[in-house]
Amino acid sequence: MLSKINPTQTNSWKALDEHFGGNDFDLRTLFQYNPNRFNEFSLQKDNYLFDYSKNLIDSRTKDLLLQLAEECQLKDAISKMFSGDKINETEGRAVLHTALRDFSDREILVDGENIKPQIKRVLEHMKSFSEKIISGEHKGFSGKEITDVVNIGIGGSDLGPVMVCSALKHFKTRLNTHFVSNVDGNHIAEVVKNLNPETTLFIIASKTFTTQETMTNAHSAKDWFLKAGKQEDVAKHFVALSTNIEEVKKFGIAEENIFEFWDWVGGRYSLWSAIGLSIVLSVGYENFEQLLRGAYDTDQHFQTAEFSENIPVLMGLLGIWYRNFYAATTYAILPYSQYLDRFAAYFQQGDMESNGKCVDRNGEFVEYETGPIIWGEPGTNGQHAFYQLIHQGTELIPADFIAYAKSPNLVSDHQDKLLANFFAQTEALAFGKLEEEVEEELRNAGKSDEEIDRLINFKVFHGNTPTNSILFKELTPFSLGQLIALYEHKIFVQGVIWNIFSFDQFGVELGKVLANKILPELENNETISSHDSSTNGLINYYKKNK
Ligand SMILES: O=P(O)(O)OC[C@H]1O[C@H](O)[C@H](O)[C@@H](O)[C@@H]1O
Repeated sequence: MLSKINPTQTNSWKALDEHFGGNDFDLRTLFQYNPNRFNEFSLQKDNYLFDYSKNLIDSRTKDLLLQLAEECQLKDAISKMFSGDKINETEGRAVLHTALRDFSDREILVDGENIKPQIKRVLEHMKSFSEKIISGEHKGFSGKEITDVVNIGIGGSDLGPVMVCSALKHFKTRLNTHFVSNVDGNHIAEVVKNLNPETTLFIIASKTFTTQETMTNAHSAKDWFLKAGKQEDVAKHFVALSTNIEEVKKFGIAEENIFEFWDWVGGRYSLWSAIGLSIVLSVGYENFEQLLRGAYDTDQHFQTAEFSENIPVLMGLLGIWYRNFYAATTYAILPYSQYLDRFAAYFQQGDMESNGKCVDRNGEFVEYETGPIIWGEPGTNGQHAFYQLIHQGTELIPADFIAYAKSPNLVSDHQDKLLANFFAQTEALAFGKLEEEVEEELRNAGKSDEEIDRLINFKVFHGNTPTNSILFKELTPFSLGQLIALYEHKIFVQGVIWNIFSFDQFGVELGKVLANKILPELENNETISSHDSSTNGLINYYKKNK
């Protein structure tokens, strides 16, 4: 069991409160008076740099935040997660996505059983299966090689593979990978439009194998397939990734085509499990293993590094500083890499589904803020969309900037331009543009005193917007694994400190129930009056016009 400490009752929280009230953290001043600031607040690993010097902190802030981690017993929580304690208490489950990428010889026990052999067995199954598909040894029902793979899943059974397949496009095998998630029939219709059932493999990815969207899409995929193939051909074209073997069999998927995982893998942490099969097919097993090894590298760092040099711990603590002391409601993830185009969307689920909770581990409503809204888009596109508000709006929006020094595609001077934007933005966000700088600029542009007076306020940038910069040498499966695990553990750190349960998602489950209740009402011709007037009105309008 995890500790159940109210963070706001700790000494460090109270000290942080005072420290926050008694100081005016100004990045210009902080950099001016500490020429060593970058060295003091950055960490270099073998293949990446984590620079957190552009945060609204000084060394005392850092010390107090580290003390908060100690007081909330973060060390103990980390060791409990890695050793398989049932820290997902509301569901009575261990939280062991880290076991899926544990390359050590140690045993990991769940209910007294070592789970390492089953993990290895499934990985070997994924390896041999993917090799047969990629090499063309596995043939479809008409004797042709598989050319296209369609992953049908939603939430954690979709977002991780989507994100990784996009991020590792430059490692692609000959297979084309597609994803269908939305129950909107147009999604599957548009995906299968250009596919040939003879050469298409469907992966039905669902932890529970009961999710309405996925099951609906899976049945439609089967109907589409059966227009060309026969029932006995399904085995060559459909595989399932699930913890619910019984339901998979009922759907008609052969036992040898089931890739199993277990209830101790949370949906939003499942890309490392059988849910990663579409990744394996998309980039090959060796690259998938490198992804796992990268995550394992971060796992070791997270478990062994002193908190003062522990990157996910620092990321988590800085987030708490902004959320609870600065009252920042959102947090942006801004990758300066087109390959990471789905990275923010992925961690939108990872973070918001984990830490979007208002009840603490004692079952009481919290009286402090918990998880922020996570959002973002790749730079530089974001610069031309929403950065205006970050620079000059009324919200404080802390952000992570992520980039890679090397680019696999060297297209003239694009890479330098991309990175120039990254550096310029973090600099501008931190230091802004002061009144006197604007005035000088306007004067140099030949503006009169009157014009300067009129324009000056509009052109001032307040600055002091905090950012972390994560600069990797290169985007490889290994470094991507490292990066994903950094964020996973950041979320964990915050959940522990906020004294909430990060591994259940009852809020999402409610939606599943409600939609199923309304569905039968849409299928008849009666006027509906069982809801509030607005819901009745919407349903009846829909029924008249569908
Ligand atoms: O994998 P499934 O059982 O189909 O679940 C898919 C998704 O369903 C819900 O939205 C859960 O909140 C997610 O965590 C989960 O990833």
